[in-house]
Amino acid sequence: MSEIKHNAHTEGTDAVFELHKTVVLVGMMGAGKTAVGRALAARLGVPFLDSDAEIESAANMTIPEIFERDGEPFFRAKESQVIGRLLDAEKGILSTGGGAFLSELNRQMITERGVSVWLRADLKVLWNRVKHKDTRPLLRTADPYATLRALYEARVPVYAQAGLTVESDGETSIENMVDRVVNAMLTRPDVLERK
Ligand SMILES: Nc1ncnc2c1ncn2[C@@H]1O[C@H](COP(=O)(O)OP(=O)(O)OP(=O)(O)O)[C@@H](O)[C@H]1O
Ligand SMILES: O=C(O)C1=C[C@@H](O)[C@@H](O)[C@H](O)C1
Ligand SMILES: [Mg+2]
Repeated sequence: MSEIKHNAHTEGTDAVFELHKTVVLVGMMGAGKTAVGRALAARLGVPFLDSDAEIESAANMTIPEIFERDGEPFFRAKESQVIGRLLDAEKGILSTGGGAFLSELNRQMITERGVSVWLRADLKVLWNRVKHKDTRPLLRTADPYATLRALYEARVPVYAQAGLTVESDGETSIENMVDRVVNAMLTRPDVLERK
């Protein structure tokens, strides 16, 4: 009987990939964790999970509503619970919220049970992607660009601790980002292998 592997066909090849651990996308708001994560999971034929979306559906509230009603510390506690639970689920792609990797507990869980991939983008690229949307409560300030810059400066050294880094510039499409992440994953046979 032939074994059915996760599909995972790349353009122009019949390559089939085998994912060995959950890949956890980390990085700033607007880095593309959700957009690239969803496309990456589709490419590899593995489950896609998004901690922000899980928190929203469990609470039946949006993230701005949770921040407003229960505060950021409550959100962060939920975020850690959800990340712990999703790391126990079937191997797949887990996109996190922009602040998730800042928690030492979360970093420890992610590093022990999966592999972190930082989607690194310049501040200007990030700003261009987030400035039109009002869905990020931390940016509801008098000067959202200055707030994003302050978060960026504080967070970059922490994201840099991720296991792998993939550059997300302003010119690269989501599908090309998926190519880059797959190539980065293939440098780690404990993460992804071509079969
Ligand atoms: N490489 C890319 N090319 C074009 N658009 C992109 C790219 N990456 C992200 N985007 C767009 O930028 C916006 C923000 O991306 P996304 O929501 O995936 O970011 P995120 O990292 O999940 O942010 P958050 O931490 O707030 O959840 C979306 O509209 C998305 O489609
Ligand atoms: O960067 C952050 O701290 C956040 C990013 C979003 O993904 C959400 O998790 C929330 O808006 C907080
Ligand atoms: Mg997201």
